Amino acid sequence: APGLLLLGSGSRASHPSPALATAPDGTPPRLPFRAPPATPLAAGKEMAEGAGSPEERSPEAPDSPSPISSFFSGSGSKQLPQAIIIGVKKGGTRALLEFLRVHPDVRAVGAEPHFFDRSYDKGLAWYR
Ligand SMILES: Nc1ncnc2c1ncn2[C@@H]1O[C@H](COP(=O)(O)OS(=O)(=O)O)[C@@H](OP(=O)(O)O)[C@H]1O
Repeated sequence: APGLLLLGSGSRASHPSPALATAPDGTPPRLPFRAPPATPLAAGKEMAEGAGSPEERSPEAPDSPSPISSFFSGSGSKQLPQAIIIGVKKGGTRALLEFLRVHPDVRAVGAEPHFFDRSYDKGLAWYR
């Protein structure tokens, strides 16, 4: 089933991370992302094809459970999202999420994971 994330908005959103700021010369931001050790069937495949079989997934355990992991823990399915909603505070992203969530083929996290602004350095193992 598709995943859907909401991030970067809502009452918990704070000031943007300095790492996300565009440089004065217009250079795009570079995030200090440290990917987990690569495996032949790492994130790229799962992002393109959805969840792999259990043996295809990285065996790495995140430092702490992510909101997404917690959300999917009941189904045993953890995968990267197929869609992400990005928005500013009071931008109405919550309303958009709730509208999309009505569709039976959409599964969405309950809480905003804030992966890109708060937990990016934890890597995809945490995000998934
Ligand atoms: N379709 C539509 N039309 C008019 N107004 C709308 C619509 N969708 C959301 N809203 C209002 O926009 C505000 C969004 O606040 P949110 O906190 O939910 O946004 S967000 O989750 O941080 O993106 C919030 O306003 P307040 O209720 O005044 O806080 C929503 O009520």
